[in-house]
Amino acid sequence: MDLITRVTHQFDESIAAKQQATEELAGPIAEAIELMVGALTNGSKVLACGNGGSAADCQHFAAELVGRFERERPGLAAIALTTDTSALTAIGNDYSFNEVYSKQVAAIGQPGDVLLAITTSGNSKNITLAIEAAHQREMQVVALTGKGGGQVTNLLQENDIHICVPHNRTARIQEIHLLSIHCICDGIDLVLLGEENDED
Ligand SMILES: O=C(CO)[C@@H](O)[C@H](O)[C@H](O)[C@H](O)COP(=O)(O)O
Ligand SMILES: [Zn+2]
Repeated sequence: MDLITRVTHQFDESIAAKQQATEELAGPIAEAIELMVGALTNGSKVLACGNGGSAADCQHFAAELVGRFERERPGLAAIALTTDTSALTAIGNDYSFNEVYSKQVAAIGQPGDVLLAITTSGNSKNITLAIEAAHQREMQVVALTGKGGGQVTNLLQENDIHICVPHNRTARIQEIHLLSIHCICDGIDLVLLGEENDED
C-alpha cells in the first residue's frame, strides 16, 4: 500500500468512526455540559486526569476553560492534574504511579467538583483510583472511554456520565475524545452566553 492510500484510509476510518458514534454520544455529551455548567456556575471546578495522549487532552480541555474556547467570556475553573511534575514524581516515587491522580483528587477535590477522567481502555489503574477518590469526595465523574469502557463501567455511579466511544482502536477513540471535549467547550459557552450573534 502506498502512503497516500494509507493516509486516505486513516481519514476514512476516522470519519466513519465519528459518524457511527454521533447518535450514541450526543446525549451523554449534552449531560456532561449541563453537569459542568452547574458546577462551574456554583463556584465548583473541573479536575481532569488521563495518561499519554489523554493527558494532553486534559491540558487542552483545561486551557480552553481557563482561557477561552471560541468566544470571549470570563475564565472557568478547570485544572489538569497531569501538569505538576513535582506532585506527579513525588507521589509516583513515594507511593506508586497508580496513585498520582487519586492523591491529587483527595487533596484538591471538593464536594460538587467534577472529575473528567479520560482513558481509552477504561482500565488504567491511576484513573480507576481517581474515580474512587472522586466519589469519596462527593464529586460526580464524567468518564471519556472506549473499548466498552473496561473497569470504569463498573465503577461509575448513577449520577456519573459515561461517554464511551464505540470503537476498539486507541487512535480513533482519542480523536473522538477530542471532538467530545470541543463539543463540551462549545456547549458550555452556548449555555453561558446564548446563541452567537453577528458581532461574535
Ligand atoms: O496516545 C497514545 C496512543 O495513541 C498513547 O500515548 C496512550 O495515550 C498511552 O499509551 C496511554 O497510557 C493509554 O492509556 P489509556 O487510554 O488506556 O488509559
Ligand atoms: Zn495518540
